[in-house]
Parts: sequence; C-alpha cells; structure tokens
Amino acid sequence: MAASDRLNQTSNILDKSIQKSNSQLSLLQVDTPFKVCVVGSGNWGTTIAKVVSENTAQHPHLFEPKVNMWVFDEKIEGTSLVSIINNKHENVKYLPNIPLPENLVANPDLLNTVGDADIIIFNIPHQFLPKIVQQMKGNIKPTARAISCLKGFEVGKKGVQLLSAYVEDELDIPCGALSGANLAPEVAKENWSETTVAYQLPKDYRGDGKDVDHRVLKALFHRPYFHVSVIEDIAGISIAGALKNVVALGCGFVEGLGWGNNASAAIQRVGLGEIIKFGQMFFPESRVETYYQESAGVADLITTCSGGRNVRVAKHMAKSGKSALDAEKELLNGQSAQGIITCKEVHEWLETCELLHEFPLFEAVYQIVYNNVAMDKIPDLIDELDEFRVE
Ligand SMILES: NC(=O)C1=CN([C@@H]2O[C@H](COP(=O)(O)OP(=O)(O)OC[C@H]3O[C@@H](n4cnc5c(N)ncnc54)[C@H](O)[C@@H]3O)[C@@H](O)[C@H]2O)C=CC1
Ligand SMILES: O=C(CO)COP(=O)(O)O
Repeated sequence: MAASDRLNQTSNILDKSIQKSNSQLSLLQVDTPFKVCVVGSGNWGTTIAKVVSENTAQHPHLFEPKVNMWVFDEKIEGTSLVSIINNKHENVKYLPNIPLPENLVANPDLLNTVGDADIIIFNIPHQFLPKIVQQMKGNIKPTARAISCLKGFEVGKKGVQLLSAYVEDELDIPCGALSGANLAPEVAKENWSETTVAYQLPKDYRGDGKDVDHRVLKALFHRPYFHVSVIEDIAGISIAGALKNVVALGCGFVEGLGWGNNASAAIQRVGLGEIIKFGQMFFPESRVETYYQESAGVADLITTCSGGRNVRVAKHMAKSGKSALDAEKELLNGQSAQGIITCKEVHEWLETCELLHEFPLFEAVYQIVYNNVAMDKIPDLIDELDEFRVE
C-alpha cells in the first residue's frame, strides 16, 4: 500500500473513532446540564480549564458552556491577570502563548466562582488548599461533586490524608481525582497524552442523568488529544501522583551531578518500589495494578523524571549549589515544584510512624533538600536499606 493510502486509512480510522465517541456522547443525557468551575489558574489549572471548557462548549446538552476559573489575582505590569485573561484569552504568566476558549471566564472571587457549581475541579499547588477550602465551607451547593487534580498529601491531625479525602471531609461532598503523565505545556499544546480519572459513586448518588458518574466525567475531560480512562482507585492514582514528584527530585540530583541515564533509571526503580510500598502500607485500598496499568502510575513517573519542573529544579540545585526554594524561584516564575513540600510531609509522617528506614530514597531526598546532605551520598543512602536487592 502506498504511503498516501496508509495515511488516508489512518485518518479514516481516527475520524471514525471520533464520530463513534461523539455519537456515544450524544446518547448520554442529563436532566439539567452541569455547571463546572475550576479552582486554580496556574500552569496545570489553566490547562485543565482549557480542556474542560472545550468540552462544555461542545456538549451543551451535558454541561453549561461557561466555565468559571478562580484566579488568585496579581498584577502583570500594572494590569490585573484576571482582566488580561478575559480580554486577551491567554494566561500570559502561567500558560503563555496558548489561546484559551472564550467560554472560559477568569474570576477573582472564589465564592462567586464555586457558589453555583455542580462540578468543582480543584487545581492549585496543594499548600494553598486548606485556606481555600476553609473559605468555601458552607458556600457551595450541598449536591456539588469535586475532582482534585492536585498532587500531594495533607499531613495533619488525621495523619497522612489524600487531598481528595481532605476535600471530602472538609466540604462534605464526594471528591475524585485526576492524575496522569501530563506535563501541562504538552497538554496545552494539544500534543497527545493520556490521563486517569478516579471516582467512586457516593452513597447518596441521585441516579443516572441526575448525578455525576464515570460517563459524565469522561465527557468532561476526554479530548482527541487527551485520552481519559476512568477507574475507581482514587488512592492509587493520588499516591503515585504525589510521590513521583519526590522521586523526580532524586533524578534531578543525579542528572545534575552529570551521572547520566543509568543513575536516573536506578532512582526511578527504587522510587517506584517505595511508592508502591507507601501505598500498601498506608492506603491498603490502593491497587498495585494501577501503578503499571494507568497513566497515573509508572507513565507519570517517567514523564516527570524526564522533563517536569521537579527534575529541572533539582538539576539546577545540583549545578548551582542553590537551595531548593531559590532554585524554584529562579526557574519557575511563580510556579511550584511540589516535591519540595511533599518530601517534607512524607518525612514528618514517616518519622511519626518510626518508619523512616523503610523509605531510604524519600528520606535521602528530604535530607538533601532540608539538611544539606551531599547529593553524591544518594547511592549509599539507598543501598543501605534497599530491600529489593539480593545480598
Ligand atoms: N504543571 C504541571 O505540569 C502539572 C501540575 N500538576 C499539579 O497540579 C497542581 C496545580 O499546579 P499548577 O497549576 O501547575 O500550579 P503552578 O505551579 O503553576 O502554581 C501557580 C499558581 O499558584 C497560585 N498561587 C500563588 N500564590 C497563591 C496563594 N497565596 N493562594 C492561592 N493560589 C496561589 C498562582 O496564582 C498560580 O495560579 C499541583 O498540585 C501540581 O503538582 C499536575 C499535573 C501536571
Ligand atoms: O505532574 C506532572 C506531570 O504529570 C508535572 O510534574 P512537575 O510538577 O514536576 O512539572
């Protein structure tokens, strides 16, 4: 077959698959279209807001087209970021050069953004979550449902908590999660990628067509360039998403030292083992299969360790001798590398449980970031306690 025929055949297959998924969606009906909002407008926040706004515009029988996005407003050369986004349809600070849909509306008022929403998508660096959730208490629909796109944990009085569970407890609404191999700039440019959404129907599920379910979530997040698998393992995808940021710091250290790909692969091997062990130990409801079957597992580890912000910040630390916070500030223009906070949260939790020795890589990363332990000690720190090694 000639190359042009093969191309035509591939494009026909793609067209048919898009038509099939569109016709499945037209069969999906809801009593009243859901109103969607996004809390957060950073690099990933704005990207996900773009994704869902494209879908709400395309499926008005399922969703109200307008999507409100809460913006923690700031001045960019004297003009408010909110008004720039709404006039220029671009988030010039956190997602430059990406045109945003006109039905996506930036809103600086948190309560006005979330007050009438049926689906609340959380997407902010997780250190800001507690303050935001406290403000939202009593100011949302009791029937609202939430999805957390955050990667991290909440460590507090209740021990180590998934962020979705924290939202559920604080706001008394069901909350699922979205996590995957999703470097925001690539998704924003509409380069193909996959993601995983996890959601469990709540006890007070109101019934098909009346409430959010897996099909509704797929319709909300799936795009031709962003393929969604919907499962129930909220814990598995959230643990993988949070902890791969710590592993990525470790990769950045060895890469910054100039040790190359083998060293980075070794860190990822040990890291994956510790991620799975952490899940089994503290969240036994998480499924080991999720780590290798879903985008949110190994695939996210690989993409983050290849080109994410955490690996870049750690490399910069290794090369410049700067602290984690200085490196983050210099490289990321207001964005966050969540591994810096997550390794501290993990350390505090493991210390409380007297289990630091079980997670040598996580602990090594913490010691390098917070106690100036030399990066080139990583192999010894891991080797001492690497339980996967045969003596
Ligand atoms: N950027 C990425 O490629 C991906 C990020 N994630 C996760 O998504 C979550 C959100 O990340 P991004 O959107 O990338 O955020 P970001 O790293 O771009 O952070 C900047 C955001 O933080 C906000 N902010 C700064 N100070 C604040 C304050 N005091 N209160 C409230 N907000 C404040 C800024 O207004 C801005 O919206 C994180 O948990 C991250 O790990 C997940 C997948 C991909
Ligand atoms: O979570 C991410 C990719 O899925 C983004 O990772 P970074 O925050 O390291 O860029």
